[in-house]
Amino acid sequence: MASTYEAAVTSGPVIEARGLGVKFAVNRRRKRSLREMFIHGTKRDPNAEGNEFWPLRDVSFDIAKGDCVGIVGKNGTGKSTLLKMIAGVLIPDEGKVSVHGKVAPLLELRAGFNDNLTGRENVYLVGSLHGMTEKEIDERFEEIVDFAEVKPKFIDTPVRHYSSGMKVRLGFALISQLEHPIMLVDEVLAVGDKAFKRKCYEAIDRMLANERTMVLVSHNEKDLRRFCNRGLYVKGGSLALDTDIDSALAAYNEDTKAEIEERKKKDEAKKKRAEAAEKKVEAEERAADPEDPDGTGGKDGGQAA
Ligand SMILES: Nc1ncnc2c1ncn2[C@@H]1O[C@H](COP(=O)(O)OP(=O)(O)OP(=O)(O)O)[C@@H](O)[C@H]1O
Repeated sequence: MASTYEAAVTSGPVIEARGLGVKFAVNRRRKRSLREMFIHGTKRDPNAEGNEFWPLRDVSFDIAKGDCVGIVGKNGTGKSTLLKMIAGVLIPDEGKVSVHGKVAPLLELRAGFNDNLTGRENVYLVGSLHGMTEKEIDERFEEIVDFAEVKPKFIDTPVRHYSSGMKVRLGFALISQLEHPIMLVDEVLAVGDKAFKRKCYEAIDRMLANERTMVLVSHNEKDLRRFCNRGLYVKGGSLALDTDIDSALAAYNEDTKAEIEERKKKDEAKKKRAEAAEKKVEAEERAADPEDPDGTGGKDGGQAA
């Protein structure tokens, strides 16, 4: 297994995306991967109505071993969708993504946990889905629970009784035990208190020091600058920039500033139009008022007579 990975990275990038695109279809089920069905079940997508659209299209990039790549962009531009395609959770409708090496995905806050199973059962289930043997999980179980700071009395309670923070902590603790060479992390660092965040940072530092590759989706600039050497800026459904993290964030911030200015101008113009329309209506009402045809409110009527 390791040799396959080494062979792949010495001969090229760890992740290769070529002309990647995904569409969310109207009134028909999109092709779903097994993983996707596991996470979301077989129910129809509730959003699959209205027009078909491509949240992402024509996205190409290479990621080398040891890179830590931040994906930045506005809400809804397809960052998580891109990560899901790399993880194999979503099948692209166009193009291809090749991933050379095992992937440790931390994509959803609950890490694919089943609410009806206990914390312990979920650790074994999700751990084994990620390729850990029972023995490996046995050996690391205590460390996982310690890291997650889940009290012993809760570990045998169904996770539906856990707070969202507890679920995220347990999910992160489990995934950080995986020795997979590629880590995909989606906004997970946004959750958890300060002390837990510090532990996560240290865990990620350790993983990155080990020449592992990470792709991180985050709106937190500090996190992005701390870990990432590269940035992919996703804008309007395509890859606008593939550069160093500072330049990617600078471009994103510049666009955000311009957009805010544009919105302000539009709001001001709208306000002015509304005021002008209001004045016009008032003037028309006054003009139509037989008691006050000159619009003076009758103040100078007596003088004129
Ligand atoms: N399963 C789905 N069915 C239909 N539309 C979807 C589905 N998943 C995502 N979308 C839509 O695709 C677009 C991209 O979503 P995505 O979650 O990838 O954006 P994002 O950049 O990660 O957003 P955020 O920063 O808010 O997390 C959005 O318009 C979203 O509503």
